[in-house]
Amino acid sequence: MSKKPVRVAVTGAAGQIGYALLFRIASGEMLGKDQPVILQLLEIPDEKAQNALKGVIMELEDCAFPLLAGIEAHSDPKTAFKDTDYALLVGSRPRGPGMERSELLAINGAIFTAQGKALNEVASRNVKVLVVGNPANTNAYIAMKSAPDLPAKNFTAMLRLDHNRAASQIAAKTGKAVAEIEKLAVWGNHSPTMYADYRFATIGGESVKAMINDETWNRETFLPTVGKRGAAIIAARGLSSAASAANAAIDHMRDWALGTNGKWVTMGIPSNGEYGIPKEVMFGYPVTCENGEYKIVEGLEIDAFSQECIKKTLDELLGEQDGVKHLI
Ligand SMILES: NC(=O)c1ccc[n+]([C@@H]2O[C@H](COP(=O)([O-])OP(=O)(O)OC[C@H]3O[C@@H](n4cnc5c(N)ncnc54)[C@H](O)[C@@H]3O)[C@@H](O)[C@H]2O)c1
Ligand SMILES: O=C(O)C[C@H](O)C(=O)O
Repeated sequence: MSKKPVRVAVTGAAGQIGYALLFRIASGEMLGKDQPVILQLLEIPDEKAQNALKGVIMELEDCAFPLLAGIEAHSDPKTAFKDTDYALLVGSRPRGPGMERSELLAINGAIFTAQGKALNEVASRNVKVLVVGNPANTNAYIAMKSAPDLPAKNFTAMLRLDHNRAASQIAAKTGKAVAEIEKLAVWGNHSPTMYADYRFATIGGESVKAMINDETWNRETFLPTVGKRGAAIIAARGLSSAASAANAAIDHMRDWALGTNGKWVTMGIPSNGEYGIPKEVMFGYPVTCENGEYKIVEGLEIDAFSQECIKKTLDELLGEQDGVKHLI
């Protein structure tokens, strides 16, 4: 018997990430090849954006995806999020060359107050929310704080792009396949302060740290390359990453919904005090997922260098949180 369709809301649906994301959701890459979906697409109430959204919808229709059970266009989050089971909050301004993601808070922060409130009012009580719009961690924090009737654990931020970037750099350095890498972690903020940590990582059961055996490469090449990859892409393309961001969003939601079979992935999630991070800070942690729930990998040893890196990214997040008090 075929499954009942689930509702997937996507904001910023006519933007560049939206264009790389929607067709993959509709084809079953996110929630499984047996899971029908209804897309509830939100764009700003602006003629140009709504027209662009109409064009995207025409293309979705023309794909004749067997799993696409319905498509809706919206200009109000209160209708777009009605009964939604999944919400991918992408819609917001991307940064341009020379900007830091945190500079977007003043421009984008308020979007997430309104959307958090709308989710609180009309979404499924089990909605799984992923914030992609930058600065993703603090926007997710704003949305979570604006939705007091929904469980805080339903709100997450996208660190998966950093995780995938780190895996790709390690694969290139070791000459091994990306699929063989296990137990990689990215701690903290989706910003250059994030701490990509391969101390526990293995390839074919062997330690990646021992395989690389080059602490200078870790500190002077690996960490800055992963941390500044978004800026490097903006410098090269003149636009921020889109296909890789959409891919990371698919990975994040798929793993959360369908499980990771014990494999570690990175998600930005509200802290419950794990690893000394204050409660509610939206922090990148290594997690495993099972039965639609994520679970932090606990008990990892944090050495002095890691502690220093975690403190730096935490301090940045606390500063961002402090700066958005007025939005909550
Ligand atoms: N977390 C990550 O890893 C990551 C990676 C890449 C990009 N991003 C961020 O994702 C966001 C979107 O990037 P993009 O390249 O798709 O941008 P884009 O400008 O191409 O598209 C954004 C779309 O969002 C729409 N929008 C703006 N405000 C909205 C609102 N309140 N409600 C609904 N829609 C709204 C715009 O009309 C536009 O169509 C940016 O903030 C970018 O920095 C995050
Ligand atoms: O860097 C950006 O501004 C876009 C995105 O967050 C990225 O990491 O590519």
